[in-house]
Amino acid sequence: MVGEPVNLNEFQELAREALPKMYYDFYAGGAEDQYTLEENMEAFRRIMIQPRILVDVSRIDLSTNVLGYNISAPILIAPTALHKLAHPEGEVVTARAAAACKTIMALSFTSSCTLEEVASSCNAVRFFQIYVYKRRDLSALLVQRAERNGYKALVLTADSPRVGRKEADIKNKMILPKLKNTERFLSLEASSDNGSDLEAFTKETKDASFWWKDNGSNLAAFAKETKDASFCWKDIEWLSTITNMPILIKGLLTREDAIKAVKVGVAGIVVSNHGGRQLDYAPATITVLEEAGLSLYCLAKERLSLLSTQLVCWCVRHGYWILVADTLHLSDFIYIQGKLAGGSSCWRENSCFL
Ligand SMILES: Cc1cc2nc3c(=O)[nH]c(=O)nc-3n(C[C@H](O)[C@H](O)[C@H](O)COP(=O)(O)O)c2cc1C
Repeated sequence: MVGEPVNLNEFQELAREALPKMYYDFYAGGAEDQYTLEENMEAFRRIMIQPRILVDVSRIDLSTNVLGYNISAPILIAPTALHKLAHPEGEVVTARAAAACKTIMALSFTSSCTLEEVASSCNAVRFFQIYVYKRRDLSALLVQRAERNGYKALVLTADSPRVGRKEADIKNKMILPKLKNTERFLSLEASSDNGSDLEAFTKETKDASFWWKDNGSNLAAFAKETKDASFCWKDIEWLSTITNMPILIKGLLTREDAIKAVKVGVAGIVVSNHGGRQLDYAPATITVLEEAGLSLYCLAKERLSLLSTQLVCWCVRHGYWILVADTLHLSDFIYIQGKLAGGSSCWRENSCFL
């Protein structure tokens, strides 16, 4: 490539040239046929921008607020595993970048650096992402460490009871490097009273690592050995008893799950298909964002039984804000649809009243 990269595609090309194939494939690959991975990108390509002209853009402010933290734009750093496969300093430099851009970094459970190293590297606002171990006590220790080290929210990734079948990782016999957070965790634990349990856990993990090597990617095997695949909605209550951090649920894709998330009282949701790395043939995240997000809006207004999500999505797609009035009947919908189709002076700019 000639000159400095100027867009993400060029960065990706550089990464392909610079990284060992096993690591490049780990970062870039999706699950199974990679249909969802491709669809994630295609769906964005299908979204066209309808520009409005002669608007004063001499001062543009994209800043927003997430869970009370002001950030420069509605762009956060998602939790992504193993940054040291690509950079010797790993997540520590990612966190510095987050601080420089005035945004929030969600540190992956599967980070190359410990959560303490990242915490002490800069003053970025940090969230901590977790998967829950079969050994709940170990998960609780991790959560407490995150809280002690100033992480501001807990992101529970809920779409990965099993790791997606990433065929490139299997072919490459991708070996999971030692997880620093767990390593430290184990040694901390070892100094406490129930050391024997820990020895057993460490042995379990070591035994597992022995057969991983003969069975392709060790990532899936590690996850199968350690993660609690039985973790479900009722367990959110347990999670909220072990932390004061707000909890976000990451990895939901449907209106139904968004509503459940509100009902169990979490502080937020992250609509996500895990970058196509988990369940292949799940829909592109951007295509379900409206459905999942708006159902929350409707729920907040206690109008779920009456509001048609599709209609609401339609309104939003066409630039209308929705205000929910006290009464609503089917005839109102028909009326509203007619108005939306024909345009009418009864609409205030960008508003429709249901
Ligand atoms: C290399 C890589 C590693 C990732 N590791 C994690 C992880 O450890 N934990 C997690 O919750 N998500 C992980 N993700 C998923 C991202 O957080 C994010 O969901 C995804 O890149 C974007 O897809 P979405 O828009 O559907 O969320 C990873 C993604 C990539 C590309």
